[in-house]
Amino acid sequence: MERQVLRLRQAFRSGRSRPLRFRLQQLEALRRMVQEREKEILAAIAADLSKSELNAYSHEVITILGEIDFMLGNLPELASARPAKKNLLTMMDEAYVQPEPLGVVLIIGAWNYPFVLTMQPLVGAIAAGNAAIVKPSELSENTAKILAELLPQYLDQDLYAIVNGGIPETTELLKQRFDHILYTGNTAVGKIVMEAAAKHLTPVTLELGGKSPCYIDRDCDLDVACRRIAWGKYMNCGQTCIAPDYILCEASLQNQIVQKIKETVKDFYGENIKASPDYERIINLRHFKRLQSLLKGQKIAFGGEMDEATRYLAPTILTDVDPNSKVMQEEIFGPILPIVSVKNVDEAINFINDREKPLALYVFSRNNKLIKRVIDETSSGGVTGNDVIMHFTVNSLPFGGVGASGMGAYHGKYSFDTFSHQRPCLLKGLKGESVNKLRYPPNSESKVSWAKFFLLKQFNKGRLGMLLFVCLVAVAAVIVKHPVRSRNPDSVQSSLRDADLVDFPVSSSPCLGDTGVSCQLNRQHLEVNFLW
Ligand SMILES: NC(=O)C1=CN([C@@H]2O[C@H](COP(=O)(O)OP(=O)(O)OC[C@H]3O[C@@H](n4cnc5c(N)ncnc54)[C@H](O)[C@@H]3O)[C@@H](O)[C@H]2O)C=CC1
Ligand SMILES: CCCCCCCCCCCCCCCCCC(=O)O
Repeated sequence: MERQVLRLRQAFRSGRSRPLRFRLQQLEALRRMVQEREKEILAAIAADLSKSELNAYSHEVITILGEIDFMLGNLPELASARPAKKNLLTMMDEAYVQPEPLGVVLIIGAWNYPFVLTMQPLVGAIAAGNAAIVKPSELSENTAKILAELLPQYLDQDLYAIVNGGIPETTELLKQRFDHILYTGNTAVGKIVMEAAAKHLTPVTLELGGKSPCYIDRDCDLDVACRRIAWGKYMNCGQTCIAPDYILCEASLQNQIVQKIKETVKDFYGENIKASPDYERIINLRHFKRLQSLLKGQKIAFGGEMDEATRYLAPTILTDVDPNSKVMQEEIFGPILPIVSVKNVDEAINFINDREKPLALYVFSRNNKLIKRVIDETSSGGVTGNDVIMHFTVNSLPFGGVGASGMGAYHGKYSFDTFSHQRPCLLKGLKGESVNKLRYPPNSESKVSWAKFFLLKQFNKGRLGMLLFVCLVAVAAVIVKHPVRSRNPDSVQSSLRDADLVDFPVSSSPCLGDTGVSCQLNRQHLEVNFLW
């Protein structure tokens, strides 16, 4: 493991991953991989999650192709230096923010969307110019295997590597020094990852889980709300980190909601849900048994059928759920939808705020003010109003958790930023020592007053007025002596020659005291620059 990380670090230090052209080539290669090997990728995802290939394509492949396209289209702009605002003391200098790659990053994925949760961060890592190790989940073994086979065929092998394995391998990996770790998975392991990262002071992005609430207001189109909720809850058999975990609503809505979700489930999956190609299975027996145990003692209003041999668990709704019951204590991560009654929106807000900050929050209402109020008075990783899941698909929105649901974010520009260091650069000339005297010891009242002028913009009106007056006189003098000629704008840059600059020493002016300020005029542009 150590040697593998070292190999990547050496490749990174060669500088090969940095040029924009190289990053674009690698992203194009990744896109070629997805397109040329689509069948194998879909078959692997389908096998891991008992999913149809159509669903594998729309749940996972589409997201990655969209992310790659976004990066290819936006990378030149994202990777370029951004000019920064300057203060009076640095107005003659060059100030900019230059994104730079972090180095060798580690991406640890979860099993529930095994392709998206490894490849989407990888797109960001490549785009930002890093080397990367990807560690897919051992629970989605087919996807892990196909990634290990395909990635080396398409990407630079010294810069991007796949490490497969379970806890021992991940534990070994986490002993190595990385420059960033993006981990997706449960909160308990998130803490292990963060602890390991702390040993090397490695920054982390933690994409964790939690119980994402879904509040349904009385003033709502229940048909639409229930259809959208059923889609987001039962997609991937409820094994979606941003699936609505439970419903909060007034008691009077409960039966209607059950009825409407029931009808929707029939529309979606037919009478025989087991036979539907659109309904997945629970990933393994451990999770199946965990979900089974959550149903104990609950009032099952719909569903509840199970088949251990195939790990089938029907779309299920629980009613009159006690907030203290087990199903309300842990993230469900399965097709079980509890309904908890609240008196009104105030109680719903308190309910949400009494618990850990969720990864997603959903509010359904015709009343936009109510939706905004719930957003304003709660906190969550992300929010979708009048729908579920969909904020995940908008790559101009940062995707991530807050509090117990995670830290940091990715997708689109946010992926690029996550895997970059925003390096502030200030380039100064070697002139201007006279004004620099203001910051060199010994300090004095007058220097502090000048520091306030330059840095806090606390202008002494008299001083500023006099300064402006001197400049205006200087400008007028130049105009009289050298009328401005119209020029071809293309040649403006090249016209900035010393001969075009006229110096007006104003250091002896009473307003500027002993600062040594002079005023420099560019005859071509009528620009006034202060030289310190
Ligand atoms: N915020 C997000 O974007 C997402 C969050 N999740 C959350 O992930 C959870 C489900 O995933 P898991 O069952 O955790 O997936 P998992 O069992 O696949 O574990 C995730 C990764 O952690 C590694 N891992 C497991 N135990 C470890 C240990 N003791 N030490 C070091 N590494 C270890 C695994 O090898 C795997 O690569 C849910 O809570 C879900 O909400 C899932 C998908 C997306
Ligand atoms: C007009 C056609 C529209 C087709 C729309 C398809 C929309 C598919 C949405 C897919 C969402 C995938 C969610 C993946 C979430 C992964 C992380 C997680 O929450 O566990």
